[in-house]
Amino acid sequence: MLGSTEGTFDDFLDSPRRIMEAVEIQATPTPAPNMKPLMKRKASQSSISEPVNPRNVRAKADSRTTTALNSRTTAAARPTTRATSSTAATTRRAVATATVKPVAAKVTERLTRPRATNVASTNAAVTRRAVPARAATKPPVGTTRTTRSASAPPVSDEPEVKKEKPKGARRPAWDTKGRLEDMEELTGFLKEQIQQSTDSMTTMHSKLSSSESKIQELEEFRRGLETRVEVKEKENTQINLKATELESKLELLEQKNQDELRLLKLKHENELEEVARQKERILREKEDLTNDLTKTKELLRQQEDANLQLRNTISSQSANYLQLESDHRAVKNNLETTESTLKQREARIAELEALLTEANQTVTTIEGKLRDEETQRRKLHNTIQELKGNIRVFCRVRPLLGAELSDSISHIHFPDDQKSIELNQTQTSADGSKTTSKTFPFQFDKVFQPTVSQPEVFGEISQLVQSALDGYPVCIFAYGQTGSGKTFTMEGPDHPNKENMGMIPRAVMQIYETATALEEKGWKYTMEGQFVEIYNEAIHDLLGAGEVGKKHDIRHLPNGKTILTDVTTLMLDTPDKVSELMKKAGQNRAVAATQCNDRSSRSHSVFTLRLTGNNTLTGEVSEGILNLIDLAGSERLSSSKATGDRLKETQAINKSLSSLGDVIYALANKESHIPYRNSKLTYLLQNSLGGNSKTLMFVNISPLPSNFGETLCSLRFATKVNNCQIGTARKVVK
Ligand SMILES: Nc1ncnc2c1ncn2[C@@H]1O[C@H](COP(=O)(O)OP(=O)(O)OP(=O)(O)O)[C@@H](O)[C@H]1O
Repeated sequence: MLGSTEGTFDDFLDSPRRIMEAVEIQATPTPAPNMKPLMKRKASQSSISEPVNPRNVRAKADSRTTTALNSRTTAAARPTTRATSSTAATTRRAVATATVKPVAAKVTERLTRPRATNVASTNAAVTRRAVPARAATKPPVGTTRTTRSASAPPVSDEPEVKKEKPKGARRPAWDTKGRLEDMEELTGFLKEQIQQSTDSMTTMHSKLSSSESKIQELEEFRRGLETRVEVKEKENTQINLKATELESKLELLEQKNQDELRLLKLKHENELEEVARQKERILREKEDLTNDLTKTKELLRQQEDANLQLRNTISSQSANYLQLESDHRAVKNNLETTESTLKQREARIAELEALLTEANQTVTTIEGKLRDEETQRRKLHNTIQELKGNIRVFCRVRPLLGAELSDSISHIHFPDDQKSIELNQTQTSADGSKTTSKTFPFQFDKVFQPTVSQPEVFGEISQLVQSALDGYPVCIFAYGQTGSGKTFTMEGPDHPNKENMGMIPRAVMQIYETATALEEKGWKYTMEGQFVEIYNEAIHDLLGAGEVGKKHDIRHLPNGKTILTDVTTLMLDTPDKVSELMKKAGQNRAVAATQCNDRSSRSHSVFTLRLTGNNTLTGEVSEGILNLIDLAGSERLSSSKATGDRLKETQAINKSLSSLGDVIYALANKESHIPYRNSKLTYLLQNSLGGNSKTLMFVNISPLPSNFGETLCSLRFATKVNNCQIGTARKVVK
């Protein structure tokens, strides 16, 4: 179908070419043979030869049509057909123009040219055309024409010979005949030309009408083609729709395929992984099996080695067996010998057992004796303490410290007996002429010089501590002015070490050690500690939670025990507890110190250690009590010059210290009334002072010459106490 269409179309394309060739031939005027060069020149100057070239038009139309057909699109096909029709129209116009214009132009040119020029050029043209014509009819043999001027009269005497007009020359005005001939020639030529043009026009008109009918045909053909193109377009649209449909189907299929492919891939990968896992498992199993095999081989080798050893052992055992048999015989002989020896030894053991029984009886007797001796020791110890005096006074002089080192302690003299101390006072008379020296001698149970260390001091009081463990009430006081070394003696410095720790920790340590040693003798001790402070006649718990204003009452029980209400009691079951206790007391004191400056100097601190011992062997029970008291500074009111709160404090201190002195004095004088209730301190210590107690007082002395007066007072107070003889201590044994 398409092939036949193309064939027809080629023919169609060819037909305008043939028409155009025909038109081109017609468009070219058929000039007379002598007019050809003129016509050619004119035609080359004419505009029709350049703008309309039917061949070019056809070529363009060919290429467009070919392109249109090749692309097979309707849009392209339409311009092609339009181009074809416009080409035909252009061709028609070109033919008409080409046919009429050259001839008309020539005629117009000849008619409108100025006369002279016209005549000249016409003459020239006629000459050009006439010469060959005449040459054909009348060849110019021997004819010449003399050129004369137009005004010159004709030469009448010469025969009238038709002279040839020279080329380019003008006929003179008088040559009317010649000029007429020229005109006639021109007229004839023009007529001929007109005839030819008319013929040509007629031919061209007929050609034109045939071309128009051809164009009509072509138009129809184009319309037919357009219809077919439309049909084809519709078909194309349907095909495109179908193609789109197919494409979407294809896409769906591709999508489906891809999904399936992905699934298959996934499945394949899973299978691959499974295979890899199986492979790995198999490899592991193989490895295990290889290991098992190696182990089995190793076991087999070991077994073989063991077998070999066994074989060797069996052979050596056989040899041994023989050896054993001979040994057995020898052992049998030995056994007989040993049996007889054993019998002898059994007899000896019986003897020894009798001796052991005897020895055990002796040990029991000795142990009994030991216990008796321990009891005896306690009694003797107590007797010694009693002989030493139930109230003793030790004097201790602290060393010069820091800035004080520039001072001298020449006013204090220490006799060699370690029991005496002398204060020397040098006085100059008012006029300065006389200097008197006065000595104040004092005697105490012991005098410690400034160089004496803490362990040495404790060595002197350890017997009293032992008495507390033995069941006696013991009180150890530190008395003296502020800064004389009372706290240092009783507790030690702020950060104590093993060398400089005070009497309280040392006493507790000794009690621990002795209690542990006494465990062998059946004694089991429990130790309870309390630490209180008496400030302005009020009792404060130094082991408590630091509650300010909490009231504590003193109660004396009928069994001779003294208790303090709501006061913290610590079980001192390990030595570490003592340092814990001292630390806690220090913290509570620091809190109190913020409320009252220099409070520690202005209060009495009382550490009480209650010792309860049980002897599981003898059934003895002992209850001892050790009070270690750091008394407040003993400055006299007159020297302290205190006022306000400080005056109140000093009065309270003085009252309690003088009450202590009064109590000791009353006890010494065996007065019927002992004024214990005069102060909180004496009331608290009621059961620790007096008949059944042992009391030790440290009188601490400052070495400074400036403290001479206070030192003298302290030593006088201590002497008063030292002179007291308080009853006989009674041991509390139940
Ligand atoms: N034997 C000593 N060896 C070394 N230093 C001592 C000795 N005695 C006391 N001191 C030091 O002297 C200073 C005063 O002593 P301490 O505080 O014990 O006096 P105090 O009488 O307790 O005073 P207060 O009444 O104010 O408490 C302290 O720095 C203390 O360490």
